[in-house]
Amino acid sequence: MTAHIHVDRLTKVYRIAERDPGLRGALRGLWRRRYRTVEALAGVSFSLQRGELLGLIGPNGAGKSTTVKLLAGILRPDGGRITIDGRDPFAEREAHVGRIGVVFGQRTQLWWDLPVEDGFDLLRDIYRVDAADYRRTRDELVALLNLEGVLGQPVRQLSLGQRMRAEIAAALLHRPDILFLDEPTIGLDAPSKLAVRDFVRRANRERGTTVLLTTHDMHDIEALAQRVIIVGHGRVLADSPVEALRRQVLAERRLVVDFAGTPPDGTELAGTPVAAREGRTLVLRFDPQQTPAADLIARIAAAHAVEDIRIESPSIEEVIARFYALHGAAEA
Ligand SMILES: Nc1ncnc2c1ncn2[C@@H]1O[C@H](COP(=O)(O)OP(=O)(O)OP(=O)(O)O)[C@@H](O)[C@H]1O
Repeated sequence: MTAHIHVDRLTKVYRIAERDPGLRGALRGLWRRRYRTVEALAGVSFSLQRGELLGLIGPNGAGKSTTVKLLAGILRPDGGRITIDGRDPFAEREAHVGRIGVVFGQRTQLWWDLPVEDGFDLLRDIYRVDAADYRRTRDELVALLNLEGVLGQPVRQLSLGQRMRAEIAAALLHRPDILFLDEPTIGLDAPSKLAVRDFVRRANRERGTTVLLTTHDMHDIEALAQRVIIVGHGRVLADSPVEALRRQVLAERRLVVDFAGTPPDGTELAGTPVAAREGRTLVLRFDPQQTPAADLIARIAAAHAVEDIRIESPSIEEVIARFYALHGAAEA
């Protein structure tokens, strides 16, 4: 099967005009411009199959938004190639935008002063959606995203959570089968984040929408992504299922033991290092490949009076932070 989205050695360089400080610098800049270049993407390649949900993550400045803008046909690549359903997003922009929906968490695509419903109507005209189809899709999105109460309100009056739900609806009014979400949960409160995640999950599972999501919120990744691509300094550093990444980067598990009485002394217990101790609780760090958890638990329970015992995995945040540190991928 050929890939739905194919990105091959994509490069993008921004040119930034520079000037010396002060009035003198501004004047000098009028006739002699100096430029500095930033290599935002230095050869990014990946493919996506239809119906996949991919998380694109990486530190600030890694090149995530640039990738989304290139995929959406907003920017022209400097090198490499993007093919989405056989099309070049930039060269065939008009046909391309009819197939995709894009949400930028940091920016609105709706009209700031217009009521939400008028903005939706304008998008219907722009995308030339059939009137009956439009009504059906709009009503469905309004219900799913709980937008009834805000349809008559100008976008500028909406809370961030309301606006983000309206943005997602706006991006889907023309029923695209590909959705690009650039930080869709940024700044949202917990219930709004859950609502956005739930909606995205359903769009992907029930409608088969292909989703590419950038985020700094690892709970988004944990809740949604089957696969992650990690970018750093404009390059792909990893492309892997989330669980495989966890196993490769931070395979350890933690056994948290609450003792009935005073916990035993020492830096080890049952041959396993003690990572932390607090009150009657000890945390042991172990590699499940080498030490089966059941053995460890049995040995401790046989030798000590234990009140509770549980196994924890490192959080996805810890896994990703470790990955960035191992790859020197901190902020560009
Ligand atoms: N319009 C622009 N003009 C000049 N440089 C830019 C422009 N947009 C992005 N850059 C630079 O390109 C690099 C990649 O930026 P990009 O916004 O793609 O990163 P990101 O991974 O989305 O970051 P963040 O997580 O902070 O949103 C950065 O060094 C950034 O400063």
